[in-house]
Amino acid sequence: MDEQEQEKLRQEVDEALHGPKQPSAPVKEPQNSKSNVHHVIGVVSGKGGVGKSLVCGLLAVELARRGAKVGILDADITGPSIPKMFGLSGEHARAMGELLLPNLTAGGLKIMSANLVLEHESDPVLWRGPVVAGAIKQFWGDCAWGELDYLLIDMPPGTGDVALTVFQSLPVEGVVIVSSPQDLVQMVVGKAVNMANMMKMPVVGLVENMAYVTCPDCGARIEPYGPSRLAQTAEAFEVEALGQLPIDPALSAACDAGTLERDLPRDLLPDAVDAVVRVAEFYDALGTDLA
Ligand SMILES: Nc1ncnc2c1ncn2[C@@H]1O[C@H](COP(=O)(O)OP(=O)(O)OP(=O)(O)O)[C@@H](O)[C@H]1O
Repeated sequence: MDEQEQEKLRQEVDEALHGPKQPSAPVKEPQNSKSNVHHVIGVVSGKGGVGKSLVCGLLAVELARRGAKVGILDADITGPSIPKMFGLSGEHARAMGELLLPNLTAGGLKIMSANLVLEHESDPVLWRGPVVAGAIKQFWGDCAWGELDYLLIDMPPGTGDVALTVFQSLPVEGVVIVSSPQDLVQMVVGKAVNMANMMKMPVVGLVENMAYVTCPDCGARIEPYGPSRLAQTAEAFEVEALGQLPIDPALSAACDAGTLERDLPRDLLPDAVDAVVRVAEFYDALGTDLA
């Protein structure tokens, strides 16, 4: 057992005996001389597969359509899906001196992801937690992001140690939580909200993905998972409801084809985009711009 594993075990035993501790004050990695990132927003989910990456991509595209300079740090190291969604499959990040350069999408979004630094994008990432966390820190600290209004972080799914490290080491200003309407998800939303609260991280709000299907013949709204739980869940956890996305085969087709940026219908999740902008304006007004 190495030192880190011993420390983790010690903490687990300590917590089992004395209850969970408030995490220590975050040690934020500073920006490098080639980065001028003004706002960092995380997109999280309590569990995998609810469409977190899609919502992250959607927010990035919509913010860019409003004229912002946007990047995505794909912190979902073991299941990175952002490069494919933006047509960057098979591309590799280049270096500028000691720094990595993010790849540019057709529309000018800046992307950094494990898939852009692996030799083959289908290579499995068999890294232990601390190595994954180290890679994410490097994507922040050792990447030349240039001037960005928003850097969105596609967080690792779940509420494990990697997610905690991201919160502790990156200057995340708020998180958008993505859920889907199944019963179990309400519980996992609770985990995500609690994690954010423990880290003293503002929750921008809650997005419900895959909430309904529109019948292609008659336009009827069908709710395959039952009635929406968005309002109820948002109220239960005292967070803002930021809207719903339907299950739309055109969205998954655009993700698979790498054409999300071009084919994303306009004005999806306008409340979520507004809320992200409001959070940024709030920090601007406080004069705590990260850059
Ligand atoms: N509203 C939707 N309509 C159609 N397809 C969707 C929708 N949301 C997500 N998908 C599809 O579901 C799959 C999983 O989505 P996504 O990768 O965004 O989930 P995730 O929560 O980020 O997953 P993971 O936690 O494994 O990274 C993708 O193929 C995506 O295109």
